[in-house]
Amino acid sequence: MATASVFYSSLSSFSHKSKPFYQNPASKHRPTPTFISCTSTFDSTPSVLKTRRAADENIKDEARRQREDSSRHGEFRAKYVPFNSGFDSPESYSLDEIVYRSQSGGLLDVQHDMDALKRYDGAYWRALFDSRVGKTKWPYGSGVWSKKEWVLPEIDPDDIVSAFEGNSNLFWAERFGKQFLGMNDLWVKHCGISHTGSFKDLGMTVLVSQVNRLRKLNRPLVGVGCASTGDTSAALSAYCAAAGIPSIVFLPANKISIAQLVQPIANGAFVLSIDTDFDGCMKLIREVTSELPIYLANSLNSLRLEGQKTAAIEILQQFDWEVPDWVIVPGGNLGNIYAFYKGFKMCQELGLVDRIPRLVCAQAKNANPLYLYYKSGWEEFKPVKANTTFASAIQIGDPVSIDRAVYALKNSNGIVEEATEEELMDAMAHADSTGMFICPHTGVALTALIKLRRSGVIAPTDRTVVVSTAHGLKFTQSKIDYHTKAIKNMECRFANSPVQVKPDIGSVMDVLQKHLMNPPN
Ligand SMILES: Cc1ncc(COP(=O)(O)O)c(C=O)c1O
Ligand SMILES: N[C@@H](CCOP(=O)(O)O)C(=O)O
Repeated sequence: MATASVFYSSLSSFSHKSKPFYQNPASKHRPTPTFISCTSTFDSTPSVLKTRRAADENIKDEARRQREDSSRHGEFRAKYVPFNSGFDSPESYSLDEIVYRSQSGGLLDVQHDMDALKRYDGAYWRALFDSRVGKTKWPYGSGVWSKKEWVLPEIDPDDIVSAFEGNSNLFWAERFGKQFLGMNDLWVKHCGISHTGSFKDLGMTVLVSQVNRLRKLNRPLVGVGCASTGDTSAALSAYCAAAGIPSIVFLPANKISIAQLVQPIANGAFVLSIDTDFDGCMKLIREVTSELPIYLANSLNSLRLEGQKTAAIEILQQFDWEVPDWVIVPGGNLGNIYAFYKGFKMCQELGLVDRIPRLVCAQAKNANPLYLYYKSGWEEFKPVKANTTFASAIQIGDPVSIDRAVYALKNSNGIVEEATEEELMDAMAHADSTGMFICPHTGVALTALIKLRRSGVIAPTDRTVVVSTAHGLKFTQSKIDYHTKAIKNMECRFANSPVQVKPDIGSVMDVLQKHLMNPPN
């Protein structure tokens, strides 16, 4: 049975390179509330139950009362700097400023004071993060905020808007790996099994928390806005609704699934359905947010990526801090591939692991500007007009994070792959037939895996993680079309159409006998 003293003594044995706060002689408070809370979760003895919070106190009140827990992290800092600059960059901005671009018009990045973080060694960070998993302690019950010191170190836990997102399942794709790819160490990180059904929750909790803080600081923000292919708007509207902040979403008319469209509507967002594509909506929201006091929630805003990067840290954590060989991520606006790189890189720089995985970014052939750029030997980037794809959330021709993606791929010995409509739908159907229920974007990532396995780039024993970015239930129409063979010019080889049968036992028995004599593989 886990106890506070076990957690405490194991943590206190890790080395802090300076200013060890667990053994700080100035501190009157020894074991931190985090570990007291762990104990009450596992230990049912009456003496331990007494440490539970009072019945009239909620988890935010409790976190407030236990202030020493957060004040001990006062040494950590983060700020905006131009992308690919260090913490000491001459151009920098407080996270409390409303700024999305550098003076030169380039991207920004949230840069952490790595020297301060490095005062604690890798073993310390691993143990701290591990100690927070699966608890309800505010705000660490979230997979994002369990890494708060690396995300938004300075935000008051009181200002955080969280649905305890993250901590998503890492699914061992045993049958898919063995049967179709001869692999035994294939995993799917289900980032779409989440509050609003996509990985966007990871970034949105950070962005909306910061907006919540800015509003309390009386910054004149009337709302938060985004352009979206569906998932960003779903996450934005849900987190804003939870915090009572107005949200405004720009959607390309008739280009997103019904399940995605209904999410911002239900959550009370102001929804504009615009007769253009995502790139058109993105252009409009950028103009609007430069004119009106509406905060921009797309991943052009680097705050989002601070939350998204925690999925990479979680993967390492779920493998007990062993580094996988490959991580495959579907790419559209291209913030997420950089977020994964950043998460892995921070773990390496801070000594939690000794290397990073090779990254693969997978695009739909119908919306493949990164793939074309990669194939040109990174010669010249040309935006494309994105064509319709079943992977509708990545129907993006002019990705805002192109420079971030290229940086991530170059620094991880990365690869870019593409998937045709038939390939991605077949891969999705194949995966579903082994017990998954994935979205078409995950089908794009699986196609990349299939291609790289076939060409021998990925070996059968390589530990590989495919990132599943949205819940399959958001994309049921594409699955129905596939399984009813209703897609023009597509064979739908793995379709599993329902059989129409008369309501009498004879007909039912005939159909069953025929089926049982020719079972599917
Ligand atoms: C389901 C899904 N998968 C993948 C992506 C691609 O992520 P990114 O835009 O960060 O490349 C998106 C959004 O763009 C998405 O909604
Ligand atoms: N797929 C996205 C597109 C916008 O991406 P973002 O990460 O820049 O917000 C969506 O769901 O809208």
